[in-house]
Amino acid sequence: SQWIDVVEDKFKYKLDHFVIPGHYTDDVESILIPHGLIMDRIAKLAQIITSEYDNERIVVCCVLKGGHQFFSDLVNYMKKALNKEGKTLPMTLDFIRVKSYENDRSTGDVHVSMTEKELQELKGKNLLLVEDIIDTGNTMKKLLDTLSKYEFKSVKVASLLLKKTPLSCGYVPDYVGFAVPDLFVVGYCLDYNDIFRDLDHICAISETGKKKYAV
Ligand SMILES: Oc1ncnc2c1N=NC2
Repeated sequence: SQWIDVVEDKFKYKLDHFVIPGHYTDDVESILIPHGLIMDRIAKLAQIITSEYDNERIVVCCVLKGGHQFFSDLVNYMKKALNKEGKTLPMTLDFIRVKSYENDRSTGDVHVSMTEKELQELKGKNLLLVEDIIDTGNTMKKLLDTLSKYEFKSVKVASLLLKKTPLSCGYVPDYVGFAVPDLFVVGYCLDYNDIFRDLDHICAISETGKKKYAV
C-alpha cells in the first residue's frame, strides 16, 4: 500500500532503548515510530510528492500548530527533490492555523486563520496542505470545504499520519507517511493540550500522561 502500516504490538519499542526527555518518561507508554524512521520516510515522501508536479510553483501550506515539524522537515527534503521534468520545484511557504482538538476529542468546529485577502491571493495556485495527522478526517474535510470556494489550480494534502479509526469519515489524503493504530499518539510535534511537542519520537501516551495533562 502507499504507506507504512504501524501495527501496535510489532512497532512497540522500549523507552529505555532510545533517548526520551526525562520529564516524559512516566507519560508515554512506548515508542511507535522513532525519529530516525520518521525522517527516512519523509525523505521518500518528498521525492514522491515533488515528482508529481510539473514545472510550476507550488504553495506549501503548513497546518499549524501540529504540522510545523513535519512541514519544515518535508520542505527541506523537497528542496533537494526533482519534479517530473527532473527539475527542482519552486516553492512558497504559507501557514494556516486550524484549532479543533480539546483533550483527545475533536471539537468539530474549524477556525481558519488566513484572511480573506490572503486566501484570494492563492487563486490559481497549486496548494499543498501539510498536516500532522488525519484522525476522523472531519477537520481536514471541513478545511477543504472552506478552501474549495477559492479557485486553486490544485489542492493536495500530505499527512504524516493516518489513524486507523472506525470514526473515520473516509477521507484519505493524497500522501501519507504512516498509518497508526487507533490510540492517541504524541511527539514529533503531535500534542496533547500543547504538551509533548518537544518529544522527537512518535509515542503512545500513557494513562498517567493523559491524567497529568488533561485540561
Ligand atoms: O492521536 C492524536 N494525537 C495528537 N493529536 C491528534 C491525534 N488525533 N487527532 C489529533
